[in-house]
Amino acid sequence: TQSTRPQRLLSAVQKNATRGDPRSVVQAIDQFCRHKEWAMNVGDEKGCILDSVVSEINPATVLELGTYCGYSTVRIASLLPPHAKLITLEFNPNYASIARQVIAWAGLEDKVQLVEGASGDWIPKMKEQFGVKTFDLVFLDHWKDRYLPDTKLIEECGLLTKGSVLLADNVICPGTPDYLEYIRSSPQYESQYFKSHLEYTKVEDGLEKSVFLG
Ligand SMILES: O=C(NCc1cccc(CNc2ccc3[nH]ncc3c2)c1)c1cc(-c2ccc(F)cc2)cc(O)c1O
Ligand SMILES: [Mg+2]
Repeated sequence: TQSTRPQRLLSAVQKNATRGDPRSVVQAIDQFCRHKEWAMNVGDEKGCILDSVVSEINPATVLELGTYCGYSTVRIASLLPPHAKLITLEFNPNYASIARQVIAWAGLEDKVQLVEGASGDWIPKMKEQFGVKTFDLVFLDHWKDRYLPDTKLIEECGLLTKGSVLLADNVICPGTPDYLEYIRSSPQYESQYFKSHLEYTKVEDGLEKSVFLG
């Protein structure tokens, strides 16, 4: 039977990256996606912006919506302080299976909790299921039409505190117009657009960073 693109991406990691070395895992995925097969990872250019935001916040609790193959999960988790936790939600079981193996290859399984399911179902259960009070950082990278409803759900569930940061991928391509309109016009957020490019291409894209003002 034919392999899938995520399976081929995992093979590239297992072939070219060193176990326990997150940077080599990130590099192996970027090499594979730039020279072999494009895949929807946040990528190296936007990944550097992600790294700088994570390093600036130094978060104790992170929620990632949309794991895919675990590329951004590895980037974020490799920068977290000891005892910090990253919860990442993935709806597609095939993606989740590959991501678990990529995260394990990087040696980051102790910092990451990968949950299979839909954001709408799991966000309301974060406090009771995972003992989370609030998230210092939320990275949005799942279905683009879910960014806005999930942001409202996260607010309603009291999962943000003054200073919490939302970082959204793909606000230009594929685009999240309703989310951008809401977050940029809301008095509860201070937003900043980081212009970049769609992963591994010259097409414009960017990250929107929004600080919750409480
Ligand atoms: O669409 C995108 N990513 C999201 C996505 C996509 C498919 C499946 C899933 C299934 N995972 C999933 C779903 C629902 C969920 N709820 N809670 C968790 C959760 C997890 C997620 C995307 C597309 C492009 C892109 C494609 C083509 C093109 F030409 C230009 C650009 C670039 C990106 O960087 C992207 O991020
Ligand atoms: Mg994305």
